[in-house]
Amino acid sequence: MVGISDKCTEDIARERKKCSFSSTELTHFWDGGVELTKRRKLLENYFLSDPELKSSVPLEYLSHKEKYERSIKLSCLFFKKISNWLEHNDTISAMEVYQSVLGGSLGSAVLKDGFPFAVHYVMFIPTIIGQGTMAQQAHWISRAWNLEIMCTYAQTELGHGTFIRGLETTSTYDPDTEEFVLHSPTLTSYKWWPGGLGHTCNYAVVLAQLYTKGQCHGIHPFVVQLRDEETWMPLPGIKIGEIGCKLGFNTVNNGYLGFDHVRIPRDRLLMKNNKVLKDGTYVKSQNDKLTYGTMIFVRVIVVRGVAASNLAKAVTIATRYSAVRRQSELKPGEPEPQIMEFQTQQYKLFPAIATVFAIKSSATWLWDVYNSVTKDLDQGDLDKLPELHAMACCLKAISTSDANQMIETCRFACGGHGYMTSSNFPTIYSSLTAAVTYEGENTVLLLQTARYLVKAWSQRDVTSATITATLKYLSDFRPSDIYQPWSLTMSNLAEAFRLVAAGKIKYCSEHIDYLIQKGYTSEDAWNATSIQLTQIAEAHCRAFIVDTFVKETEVAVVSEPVRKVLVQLCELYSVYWLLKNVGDFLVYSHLKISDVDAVNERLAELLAAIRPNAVGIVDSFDFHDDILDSALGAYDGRVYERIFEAANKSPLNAEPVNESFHKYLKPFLKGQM
Ligand SMILES: CCCCCCCC/C=C\CCCCCCCC(=O)SCCNC(=O)CCNC(=O)[C@H](O)C(C)(C)COP(=O)(O)OP(=O)(O)OC[C@H]1O[C@@H](n2cnc3c(N)ncnc32)[C@H](O)[C@@H]1OP(=O)(O)O
Ligand SMILES: Cc1cc2nc3c(=O)[nH]c(=O)nc-3n(C[C@H](O)[C@H](O)[C@H](O)COP(=O)(O)OP(=O)(O)OC[C@H]3O[C@@H](n4cnc5c(N)ncnc54)[C@H](O)[C@@H]3O)c2cc1C
Repeated sequence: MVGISDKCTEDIARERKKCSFSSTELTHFWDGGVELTKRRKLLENYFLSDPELKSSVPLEYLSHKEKYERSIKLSCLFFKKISNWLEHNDTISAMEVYQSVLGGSLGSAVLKDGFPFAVHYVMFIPTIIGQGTMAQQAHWISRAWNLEIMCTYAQTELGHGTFIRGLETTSTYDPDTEEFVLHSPTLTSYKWWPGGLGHTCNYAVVLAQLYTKGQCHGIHPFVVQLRDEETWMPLPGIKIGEIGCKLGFNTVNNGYLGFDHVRIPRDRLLMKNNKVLKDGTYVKSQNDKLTYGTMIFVRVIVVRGVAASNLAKAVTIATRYSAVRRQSELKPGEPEPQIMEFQTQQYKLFPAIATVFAIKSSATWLWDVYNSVTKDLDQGDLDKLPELHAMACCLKAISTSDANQMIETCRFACGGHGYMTSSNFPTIYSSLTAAVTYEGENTVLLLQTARYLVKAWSQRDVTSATITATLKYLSDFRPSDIYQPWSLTMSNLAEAFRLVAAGKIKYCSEHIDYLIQKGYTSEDAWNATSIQLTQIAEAHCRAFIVDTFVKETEVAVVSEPVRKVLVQLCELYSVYWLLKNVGDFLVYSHLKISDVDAVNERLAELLAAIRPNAVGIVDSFDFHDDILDSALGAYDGRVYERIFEAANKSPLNAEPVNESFHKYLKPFLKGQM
């Protein structure tokens, strides 16, 4: 074994020397500025140096029950430490601290399979802010924020997750006692999935169909107590439990919940938007979709906090490993090359690096728009809500589905060792792949964006004067634009993405009209076009991502060497996705068959140009080794020693002969069984 480690560390050190730009400068860009990098590191040092937050036995060797018990112990220690930090430091806002620990992946170093407290912060508190009156906010936020109560968000049921108008839990107003009566009429009406619901939370926001004066007014949010605050016993009429093992998130304590005529006071209905008066009169808000506000918030934070962050981890591991792993021959008789020399390996890694930066730039846009629209909503201005909803839906869907596919590719790029739990790919993948489904299943979200696009297409001439920035290309669109000459410039590539989106939206809209003329109902015409409809949402989203990334590379305040790297990644992102959908570009944009060879050549040039900087670029994500938690991806490149050390943590290796030999194997082999 002597010498292996030196060779690997030399390989990775050589990569760092080759780098043509300052990794530290790119880290500052990634974090959003020097100051933010400093703050992130400060928090990392504070949490990751604490021995109480470290575990000696890897999580995967514990039983399901032990995992839960450990998760509660660590969550309590961790969140206590966060409170201590916030008490003694006012330089970093509470929001930034929570973003960093829950979304910025610092938390994964403490509890890699997820926190049972996450939904309390990510959904319960935001729902109270978005849906509660001032008095309700004052009461519930202070209780939740001070951790007097532990809460979750219970919307999904066994029978319905997507179609929330179809939820079955009822909440019927009784004016005699001024109470609501919550009830689960069927097995399929049981709440199913909420994080922390099983045994961790004693309160929840519950979404239920509101009935008053014999009329149903659709789903509304209610704050419901589930467990006694002292004994933690479920309250009368509450049936509660945990839903069992899952592909991942096995420390999150996802639960189920049913109600048997449970009474709650009238003021537990969150009444910022819709109200029920004492006598049972229902007062409706301006827009019934305001009840869906928390979902928009989570979709917005998932783009960067889950998709970009998990993909960045995966590609850091795979790129560093590809710099130290040597295999096969490039030329006969020559030493085995680093596997990153293979062009096919570069094709697995570098588009994923480019995608991380692309997602990040769109996530920043989305977060800013979310904040500005939220301010407008508070003033009663709902004009920009449809655009925010449409962009949050497609960006959540595309960022998580790209990350899902690319994390798997990164794992494949590590060969057999990528399959080891110690590579950390299983946890990264299982955390990310859940996001394809939760907070709106991706196909369903793409169809929401498509609905907005088809409507925008039909109104593009009428509204062209006031059309929003993300849709301007539709009113600018001229079908004859596909006869423009092709060139391999960034502005031309961005134009091609817009042409594809506009051309496909036009086609889909016309197809729906054609089917309706043929006698289809509009719903049937929609369903019969829905494969293409999901594709228009993707095309719109890609065009948006490319535009946003291009603009970011132009305005970023960075040195020329760093800008050059960003420009290469932006071009790689565009060329990669163009070639993946080359048929669409041939049909709907000005790309011609005779231009495709040049685009393929450009892809090869870009891969070669990025190759010397690859390790430097992933270093700029600046993941602490404890966060990456990977034998293959640690900073020093000591891959083989770490794989070996991790294998020796297996409890099976604690004894030379396992007792099952004496009990079963020996009698079996001796014919005595
Ligand atoms: C502070 C720290 C931060 C740290 C960062 C942390 C990082 C993260 C860490 C860890 C996260 C893990 C934690 C999360 C775990 C997961 C939680 C859950 O999963 S909770 C359940 C989610 N459930 C869904 O999302 C259901 C999906 N279904 C729906 O949303 C709806 O049912 C939908 C949209 C599919 C259909 O709803 P319809 O049937 O009522 O609506 P239609 O008829 O299609 O449309 C009516 C109109 O409403 C608009 N609309 C629909 N949704 C809207 C919305 N949300 N806002 C505004 N308008 C909307 C539409 O655009 C349409 O508009 P027109 O009529 O065309 O103008
Ligand atoms: C890890 C995890 C954590 C979660 N946490 C929470 C939580 O804290 N709180 C909570 O309330 N919920 C939570 N959920 C539930 C989650 O939000 C739902 O699972 C999700 O919204 C999808 O709904 P569903 O399971 O009913 O899928 P379904 O809607 O049944 O989807 C099944 C298939 O049907 C298709 N489909 C459904 N409707 C349509 C349509 N209209 N058009 C085309 N195709 C359609 C989908 O594309 C999919 O292929 C969580 C889920 C997971 C996996």
